[in-house]
Amino acid sequence: MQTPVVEMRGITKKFPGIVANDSVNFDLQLGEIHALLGENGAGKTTLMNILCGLYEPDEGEILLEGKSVQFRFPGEAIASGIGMVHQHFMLVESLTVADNLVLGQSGQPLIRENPKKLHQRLRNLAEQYGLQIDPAAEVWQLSLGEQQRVEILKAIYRGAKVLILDEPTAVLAPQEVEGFLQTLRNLAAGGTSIIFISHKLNEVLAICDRVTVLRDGRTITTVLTSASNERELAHLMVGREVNKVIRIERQAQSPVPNPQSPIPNPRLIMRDLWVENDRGLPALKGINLAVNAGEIVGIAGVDGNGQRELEEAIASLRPIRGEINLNGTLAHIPSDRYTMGLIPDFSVADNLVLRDIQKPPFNKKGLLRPAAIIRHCTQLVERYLIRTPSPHTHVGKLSGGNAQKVAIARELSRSPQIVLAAQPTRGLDISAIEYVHQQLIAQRDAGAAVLLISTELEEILNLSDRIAVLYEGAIAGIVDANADVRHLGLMMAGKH
Ligand SMILES: Nc1ncnc2c1ncn2[C@@H]1O[C@H](COP(=O)(O)OP(=O)(O)OP(=O)(O)O)[C@@H](O)[C@H]1O
Repeated sequence: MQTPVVEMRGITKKFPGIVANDSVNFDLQLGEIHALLGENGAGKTTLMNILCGLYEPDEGEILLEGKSVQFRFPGEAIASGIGMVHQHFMLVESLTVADNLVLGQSGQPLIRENPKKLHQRLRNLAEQYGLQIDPAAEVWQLSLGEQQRVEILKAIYRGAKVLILDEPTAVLAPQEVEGFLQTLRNLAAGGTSIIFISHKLNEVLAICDRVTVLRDGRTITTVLTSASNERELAHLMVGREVNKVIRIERQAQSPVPNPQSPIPNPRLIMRDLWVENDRGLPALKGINLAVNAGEIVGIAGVDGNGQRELEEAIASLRPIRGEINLNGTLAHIPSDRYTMGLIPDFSVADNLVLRDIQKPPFNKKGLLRPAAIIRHCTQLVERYLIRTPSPHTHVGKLSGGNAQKVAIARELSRSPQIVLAAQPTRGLDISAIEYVHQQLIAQRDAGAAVLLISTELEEILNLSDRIAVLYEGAIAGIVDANADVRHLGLMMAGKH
């Protein structure tokens, strides 16, 4: 074997109350795509944050091409050719793509060369790797998938030889995934070495050469993907046999909760709903849809066809024309947990009572009752399997998946009559996905009207009683749960 491009030996990192990495070993070869696999909270992001200079390890050594290095801050790692694309992008939204790329380049003024020339140079670089990007676009105007391409281009532009991608396909629509994986193959063939953090075993098997599995902060093993399969990887990750690797079986169900009563009971009604996007253009064009008590309606579609605007309109976060009627309390599981769902600098306990802070038992005569808040937190942590060192830990310090569980626990524990679930399993591991799916079905069976907005077609198919396809801001069709996938795919592509 050649000298690895990166070798991490015996890395240990402790946080108050938790050992996030416990003597972890990991190595990456030149031009290799190496997956890092593990349940939510297994320590993948921590290990990569150490490699990219965000954290210093308590113990252990990092070697780049055989030479021991110590990164005290991210700039040192970037200068050594390590580029990380985080789960949450770190772009300046009000600046253009080009400005973001040159921003912070070794203290140089923002734009040194003629913008036209710079844009052309960036366009050429992007094309070389099959990344479609307009350098003149402002970042706030871009979809999440486009922003991710900017992040990757930024890393390449800065000379990254090692690219760390944290859950990269979580923000992509199914149709975008294959093109993205091809981009990664191109990068690897060109000599970039890639670390691919993912929960999606099929993607890991499709593009990675090797897989290192972490569990509870420890390295379990490293295997060749060519000699492994989904079942084995799931077993290694979870530490027990996982029979249904992906998703729960659809159960026999009726669209209305009471089969005796044929009368639907609409709880969420949209009539001639028009909503504009951030650019002031119509994003939803006259939506008419009702979700009944006791049913899950799935909104299928390629990302960027109005899903975000639909979610924000229902959650009263965006002005509308037309009508939205909510007959009951709304629970909102947001697509972007850190900006819409949680306050990262508040504790887990406080985030869990955010919506009920004025009410007993958490509040008595205007005074908060910490004991009741902590008791409530302890119950939900247990019920929703949230991994946190303590109720006082800031949500921003939890792993991505566990932070999502906090948002879900708060919303679903309030016995809502309407559930708006937008990308509810984004970034979650297989056990957590199964759990969230069971929770949504339980809400439906308890009589809630559930609107599930998801770019995961499989999730939509597994859970929905009816499926509405959103295409260019309009409903291209509504089909039942047994719809043919090909037919759905055609509608999603606007070909129906
Ligand atoms: N800055 C921090 N302060 C305190 N605890 C932290 C911090 N960063 C991570 N942790 C804890 O370390 C553990 C490992 O978290 P990490 O984010 O590395 O997991 P992960 O495998 O990336 O999970 P996910 O798949 O959910 O993203 C978790 O229990 C997390 O709460």
